[in-house]
Amino acid sequence: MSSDVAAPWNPTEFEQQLREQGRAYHIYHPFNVMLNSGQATREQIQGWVANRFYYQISIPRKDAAIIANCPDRDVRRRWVERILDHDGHGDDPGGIEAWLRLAEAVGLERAEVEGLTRLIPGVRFAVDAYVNFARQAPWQEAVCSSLTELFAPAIHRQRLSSWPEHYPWIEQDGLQYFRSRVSLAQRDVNHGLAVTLAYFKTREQQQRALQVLKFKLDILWAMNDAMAQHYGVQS
Ligand SMILES: O=C(O)c1cc(C(=O)O)c2c(n1)C(=O)C(=O)c1cc(C(=O)O)[nH]c1-2
Repeated sequence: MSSDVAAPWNPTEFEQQLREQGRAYHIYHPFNVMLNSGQATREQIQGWVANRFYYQISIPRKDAAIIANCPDRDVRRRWVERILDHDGHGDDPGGIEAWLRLAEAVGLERAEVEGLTRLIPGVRFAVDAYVNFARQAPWQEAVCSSLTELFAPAIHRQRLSSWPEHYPWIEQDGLQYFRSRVSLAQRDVNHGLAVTLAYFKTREQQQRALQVLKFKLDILWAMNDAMAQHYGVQS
């Protein structure tokens, strides 16, 4: 075997490499920094909530695409929980409904959010790229792309701790979505990481996993770029 083929990282090293990608998470995007440091206007917050709604309604379609491509019953029966989290089931109205409550709490009309009247083309294109990736890529790569959720609890906590102080005009019960995601993201990540660590074995495959994760980080970043361009950024 040629000696220039790098040895695979062991699972601990590989996970560490994945976690290091968090340096490119949208938590550091100027638009997010503005939102979470209290510098945003009401219009900017409303614009963000209305645009992010398209991400919220696309996540279950993305997860359905993963399930459609996945022949492994054990994976499917765990992955389906993600769809139920967002769409709701039984008495649980679900995350999309919680996002609509957030929309109302920031002063938006539910119908205009559902009608996507404020959706910016760049946000639409970025989100659609995520759903299309999940449709077309091997299902394990689509699972890997969800691992930005490794970094999501920190951004939800940031909102929970800073928004009430900076934006007292937002009804506090509207923040429930962020509260619910802290533990759900942790559960999702445990499963997504287990699949990723088991599937990407060689160094070349592991490098591919890092590329896939970067692609997803870029989607989140591009959504913020589009919103910053449209609504402006101040610091
Ligand atoms: O508010 C955020 O910054 C944020 C980011 C992400 C993410 O990192 O993809 C998700 C969420 N929220 C989220 O609420 C959520 O349900 C979610 C699902 C997924 C996914 O890729 O399957 N990401 C995220």
